[in-house]
Amino acid sequence: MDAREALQQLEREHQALLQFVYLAPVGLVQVRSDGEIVMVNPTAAQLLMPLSRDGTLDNLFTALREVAPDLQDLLDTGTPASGVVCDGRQLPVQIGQGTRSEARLLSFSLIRIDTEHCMVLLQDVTEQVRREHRLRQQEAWLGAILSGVTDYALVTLDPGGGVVEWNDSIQRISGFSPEAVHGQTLALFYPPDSITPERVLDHLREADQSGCSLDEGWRARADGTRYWGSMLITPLRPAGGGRTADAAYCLILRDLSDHRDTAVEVRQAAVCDYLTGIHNRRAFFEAAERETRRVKQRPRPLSVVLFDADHFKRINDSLGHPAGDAVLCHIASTLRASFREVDVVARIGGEEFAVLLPSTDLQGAHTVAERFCRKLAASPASTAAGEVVCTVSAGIATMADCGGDLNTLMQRADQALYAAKAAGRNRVCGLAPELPDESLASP
Ligand SMILES: Nc1nc2c(ncn2[C@@H]2O[C@H](COP(=O)(O)OP(=O)(O)OP(=O)(O)O)[C@@H](O)[C@H]2O)c(=O)[nH]1
Repeated sequence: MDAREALQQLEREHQALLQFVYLAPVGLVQVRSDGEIVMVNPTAAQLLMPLSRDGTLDNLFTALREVAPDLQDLLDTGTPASGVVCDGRQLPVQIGQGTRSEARLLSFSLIRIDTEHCMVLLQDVTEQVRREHRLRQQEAWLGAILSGVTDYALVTLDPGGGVVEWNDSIQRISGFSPEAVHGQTLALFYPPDSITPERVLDHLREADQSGCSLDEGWRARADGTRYWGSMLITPLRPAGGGRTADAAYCLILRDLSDHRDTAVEVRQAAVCDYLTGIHNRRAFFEAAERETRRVKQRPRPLSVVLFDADHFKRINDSLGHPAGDAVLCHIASTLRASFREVDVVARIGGEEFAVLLPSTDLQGAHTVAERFCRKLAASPASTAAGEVVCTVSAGIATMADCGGDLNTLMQRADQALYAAKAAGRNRVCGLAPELPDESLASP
């Protein structure tokens, strides 16, 4: 490369450097040691101009006199011949006037290049400082909550509902040691059989879609005892959206046993059958509609069994209404004891019961319904009029045959129940969609 080419190369590099200085998103100012501004890029001009009293930007020390009166002294005394004079000093400035005046925070760095020249870096760090402040405040609040709350347990869940982190209250509320909780899913806090793996994911999806998922009901402690609790799940979204790799949800578990106030009791009364204490018709259909929606969102088996007491009128007529009531209570408690906790067991009419079986296909429903019929027939009800043997007929239907329609599901179960009665009672019937008559009947 000859001298001319070298010069051209140098010129190009100089132009590139100038271009960088002008386009840089930070304010850059070249000043002489007396503060005279030699060069100022657009970002710096934008930040400094509102500080200028007379609308000119000739001298940096004059422009910053009110917010940093010591700058000149700082440069004059005790600074090295070259190097950093001050780094990231925060200058509170007031931009604008009157009601439109706004407090901003500038970060100011001064670097001495040689005895004559200095470079200044300026940045508006108002938002960044506010964010850091908010973050510190949130950390302080969270710290206070985590160490202060006694009747809440806070748990962090991974995207699959697995427990990642927890606060100390977990042991106090659930009785589970941290070691026992680690690696488990939130199903650990429910009584056995009262939540399916699909339902765990439903809660997480609901939290994603609606911002939170709240589930109130019976929870289980490590020693098997139960407590009435609430579980609130909210997604943890890092600033800027997206998801963190491991911590995806925050779960707040609360023991409401001491708060079983009227509101809770009223809520429970609204969903319970007054005679038998199991779910009532309204609760059954609310749960069935909820489950139908879930099935539509994420296909999975769902079945229903309708039970109807056999020749119940005879019991009433021969032994009296109170004995009939006792038999209904016996059927209800036997139902409750025979099905999983996640199954919704309800009395939906006088002597008619329904059980909703999430994640259960027709064959599974048939097996459990039949088992129940046998169990009931073998366990007489104790009534004031003596022991009474009672049986039920059952009709089963599954959602896979009903195109996701709850009415169709209930109608098919009803038809199957009718078939079971017609076939002699004390039996289970299911109607396969392609067959007009009873198919899964069992004597
Ligand atoms: N004790 C009592 N009886 C009830 C209650 N609700 C409905 N019943 C009675 O249940 C009986 C139902 O009779 P039916 O519908 O004829 O049916 P069934 O005698 O069970 O005969 P099948 O269903 O054909 O086997 C009626 O006598 C109702 O009065 C209740 O809460 N308590």
